[in-house]
Amino acid sequence: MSGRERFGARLAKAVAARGPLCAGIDPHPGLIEAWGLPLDASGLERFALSATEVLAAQAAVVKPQSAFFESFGAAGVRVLERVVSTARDAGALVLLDVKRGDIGSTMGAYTAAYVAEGAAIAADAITVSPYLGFGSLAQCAETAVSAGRGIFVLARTSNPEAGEVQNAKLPDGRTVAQAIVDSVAALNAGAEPLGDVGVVVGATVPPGELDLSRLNGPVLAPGFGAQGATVADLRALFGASLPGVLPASSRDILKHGPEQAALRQAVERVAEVLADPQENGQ
Ligand SMILES: O=C(O)c1cc(=O)[nH]c(=O)n1[C@@H]1O[C@H](COP(=O)(O)O)[C@@H](O)[C@H]1O
Repeated sequence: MSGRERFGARLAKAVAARGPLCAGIDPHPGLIEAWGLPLDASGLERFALSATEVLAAQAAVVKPQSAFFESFGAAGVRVLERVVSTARDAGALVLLDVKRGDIGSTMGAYTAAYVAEGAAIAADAITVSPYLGFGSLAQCAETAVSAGRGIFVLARTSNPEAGEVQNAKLPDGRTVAQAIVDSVAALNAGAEPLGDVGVVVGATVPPGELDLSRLNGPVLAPGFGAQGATVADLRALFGASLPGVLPASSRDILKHGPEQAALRQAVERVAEVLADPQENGQ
């Protein structure tokens, strides 16, 4: 175990201090242009660092989506590295959205890249895909946890196509998504205040599909905002107090740039809506 506090404990503290919002940093080409910036690595850099300065000062967690940086090649990856370090310096936890999943030996290289001790692009957590078999992630989870970091395992994603695989039934009657949740729950058993391994469950998912009661870990809930899910949907899906749930929103916040003051207000508005137990819409 590294000297670093466990990821679940760091996350619980960050959420207590700043609220549960996970602010996505997704430099879509359309948004870069809407901010009046050139569609090249310099425009990407100005967009991403300006957004990071605002979002990482306010939100508990920021989630840069790697693909939007990778699409600019090596220069884009250098910007991503700066986003990660800038966000951590500003006090936010960085959940790097890379959705990696591969055979165990190759997962080792992704682990070294992002969540092992001394990782090249050191995030606090990454998103991973269990669809090569949950066991292919075992070493990644163990290494991340012992480095004080975490992983978020895709269970039931927000996209409309997700159900065909994730709601397929296993011979024991559970859905594939439920089996993923249960495997994560086993890793988190006994951890306090929260385990280090999260799941991803889209905010757009119909209520009642999943039993998260034994998860004892965080839930990343994208789909809030631009994909149509509201706070009422979050409450219907996860319960009124949303324990451990990180509602994630990217475009719906970023569209308020490029002025940093307007971005800041957009984050504040979302945070207020999430904090208000009476709020049923968005
Ligand atoms: O893992 C994710 O972050 C993720 C999982 C999922 O089920 N659905 C989903 O939209 N995401 C990501 O969450 C972000 C959603 O962006 P907005 O729809 O703009 O808020 C994107 O970066 C997606 O790649």
